[in-house]
Amino acid sequence: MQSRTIEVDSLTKRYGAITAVDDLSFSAQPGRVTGFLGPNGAGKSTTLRILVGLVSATSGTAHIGGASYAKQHRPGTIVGAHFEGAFHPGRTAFQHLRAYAPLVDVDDARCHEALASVGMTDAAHRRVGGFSLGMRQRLGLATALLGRPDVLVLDESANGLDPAGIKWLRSFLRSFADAGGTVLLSSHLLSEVQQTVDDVVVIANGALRHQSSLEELRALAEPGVVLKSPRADALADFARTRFPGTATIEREGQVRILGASAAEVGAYAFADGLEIHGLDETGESLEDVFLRLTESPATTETEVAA
Ligand SMILES: Nc1ncnc2c1ncn2[C@@H]1O[C@H](COP(=O)(O)OP(=O)(O)OP(=O)(O)O)[C@@H](O)[C@H]1O
Repeated sequence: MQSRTIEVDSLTKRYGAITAVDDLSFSAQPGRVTGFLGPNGAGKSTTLRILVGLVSATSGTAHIGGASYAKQHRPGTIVGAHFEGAFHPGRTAFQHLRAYAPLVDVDDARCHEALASVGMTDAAHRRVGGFSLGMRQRLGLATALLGRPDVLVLDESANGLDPAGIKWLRSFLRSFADAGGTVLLSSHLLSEVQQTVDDVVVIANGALRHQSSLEELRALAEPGVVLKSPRADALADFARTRFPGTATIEREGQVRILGASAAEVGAYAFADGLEIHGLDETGESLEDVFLRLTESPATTETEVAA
């Protein structure tokens, strides 16, 4: 397998007045599974479509291994892609792959091999119309794998998978990346792919909000404490005076304080004579961080790790 990096540089795509992708730059490395994350309408599909030559960019570049899709020699053998809804319901899984086989110059045996690699040998001659979402996702992956590509570009391939399906996808993509492959997997839900990805690229409104390893993203989660007291008024006073701007009253007798440890909050409560019935360290979840990044109005230097 050849080592090929995905490099998107100052990419912009406009549809009339709509800017779907806005001066976007990021990269996805071989040997890594990169999650391409953002809310609905963020510009993920458009970017992936530009990468595989289905849509042309207004400006900027989207390269795989140093060249655009159009400039690749036998591109179907370099990059395999899967987008939602690309199936004819009347075709069997095997017929579906066979329809794609000439594009990547492979024979029937390779179609069966691709089905086997996603665990679909038994379903080879069943019609796609009767497939569950999980089976469609597997067939999509088999389609992407058909030409034995070095790079996988997958649009929402984890969407709707049950926990067993997610586990399977994770181990499948892990092996692909461990063999030197590059994987770019889009999702609008970090929780759906957080077990699967090594790196994250977060976009919103077509623009980059964050790029780092998943571990670095995790480190952005603010610590926090949930504090409960039977004396709601005293608790509210305590939160206001001791933690101005970082405490929120979640309900009567319960406040959440961000950026503080249980030891710190407990010590202040003890000093102030506040009766406490609960003190839990529950900071921001990874999903909270993701939401914060996608909701914030603009990218800051500190959020964009190299
Ligand atoms: N062919 C098109 N013509 C006009 N506008 C488009 C076209 N394709 C996408 N858009 C717009 O570009 C923006 C980005 O869409 P895109 O599908 O790339 O986002 P996305 O992040 O993939 O969202 P989703 O998760 O909902 O698929 C949206 O505002 C969308 O309506």
